[in-house]
Amino acid sequence: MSNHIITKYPFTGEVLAEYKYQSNEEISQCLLKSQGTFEKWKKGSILSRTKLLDKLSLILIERKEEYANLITQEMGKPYKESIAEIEKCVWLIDFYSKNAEEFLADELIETEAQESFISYDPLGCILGIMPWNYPFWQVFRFAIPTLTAGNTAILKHANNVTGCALAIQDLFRTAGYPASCFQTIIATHKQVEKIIKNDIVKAVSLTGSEKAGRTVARIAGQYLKKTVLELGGNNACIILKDADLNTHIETIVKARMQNAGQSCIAAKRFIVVEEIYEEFLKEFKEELKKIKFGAPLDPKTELSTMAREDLAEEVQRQVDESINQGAKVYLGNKREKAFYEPTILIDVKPGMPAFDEEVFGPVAAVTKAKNQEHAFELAENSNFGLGTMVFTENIEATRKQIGNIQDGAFFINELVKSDPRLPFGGTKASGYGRELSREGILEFVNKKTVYIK
Ligand SMILES: O=CCCC(=O)O
Repeated sequence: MSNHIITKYPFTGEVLAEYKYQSNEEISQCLLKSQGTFEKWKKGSILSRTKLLDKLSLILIERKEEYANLITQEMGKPYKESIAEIEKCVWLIDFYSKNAEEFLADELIETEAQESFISYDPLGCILGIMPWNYPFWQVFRFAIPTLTAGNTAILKHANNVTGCALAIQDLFRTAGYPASCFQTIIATHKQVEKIIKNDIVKAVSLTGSEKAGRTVARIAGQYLKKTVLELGGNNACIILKDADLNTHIETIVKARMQNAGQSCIAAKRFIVVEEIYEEFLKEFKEELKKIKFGAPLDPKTELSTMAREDLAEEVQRQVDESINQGAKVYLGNKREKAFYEPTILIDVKPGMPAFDEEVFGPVAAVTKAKNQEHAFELAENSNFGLGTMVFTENIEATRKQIGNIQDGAFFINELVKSDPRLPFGGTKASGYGRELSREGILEFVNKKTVYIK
């Protein structure tokens, strides 16, 4: 293995920077510093921590264009989407700034004791292992509640967004966080394994693949450390016969094509009941064709390259195998290096990769359902459990299906999306634990029972 990371602009292949992996000694020092800082940081008031959030928010707003540029250069997301990602981070920070004190306040519970309550104490140093697809957002979603609860954090980011990882570390320092409160490490898989085992690290939050989730959970489990896992998804988007396509088709397309389809919560399986099938395909195709394709740094671009060529190759494999098993191309399916044309595959059935696996690119897999009942059965036929979305005018009838779907989210007439105010996470192979909202900030705390007789 090379001892360097080389980052590249996916649109042109131009080399952006080279980074050296840190030595074991440097990483040990990071861990020791994290622990040292934790001892002081945990004693500060929540108010002192939310004041830092306000500074952080101001700096993010000030440097929005600079960070959006960096995101786009490192992983090829259209600039417009990178700007939206930074704005979402600001929303998250402001949300916890306003609510953290209330979320972390002692919770009185009446018993026969003179006083009994839950105290939410921080755990210590928490490791965050984060992916490249939302290089700022995923890190902030982990770090903001974690730090505000009084923990310290160490970030192991995806190699292709190392520049973002270092920029985020710098951002926390500029906002006035103690130097080792949030640290980025540049580490190999082997070093990460050692970090998880180290006593200083108390828990791990991972957003990434199912495979990475199983590995991290196994290692952390051996050492009895808590994990929060936000893994892949294969969200169904159910179109019922009474769906108002005129109103919702733009949202439905966005649900699949956002971030060039590289989103865990994107709609991946379109399950469409017979009566509306032809109309849906026609409208879906027309809407898809309106997407402005171009260079990622062009502010008008809506869809561009995928983040790496090997990722596009994997999508190609999934599509090719599905076609061999009977799926048909309704639109697109041209690939050149990391560029994958927006694609609609029809006649997709369970057993095909386009139905069973997470397709992490701009490919919509469409399956025809006989009726509403069949549509929900197909939706539930997945190893993953992040979220389901349903488009229908009959909300009352659809409510009855909420309990039949085991996913972490159920959205009606809206794409599945994360929101700082609402819990976010999955079931089954999509992982466990919740991020965001009050649930998220209470993942990495000791819920201590206090009883005073
Ligand atoms: O890849 C996952 C998307 C995460 C999000 O939108 O919060």
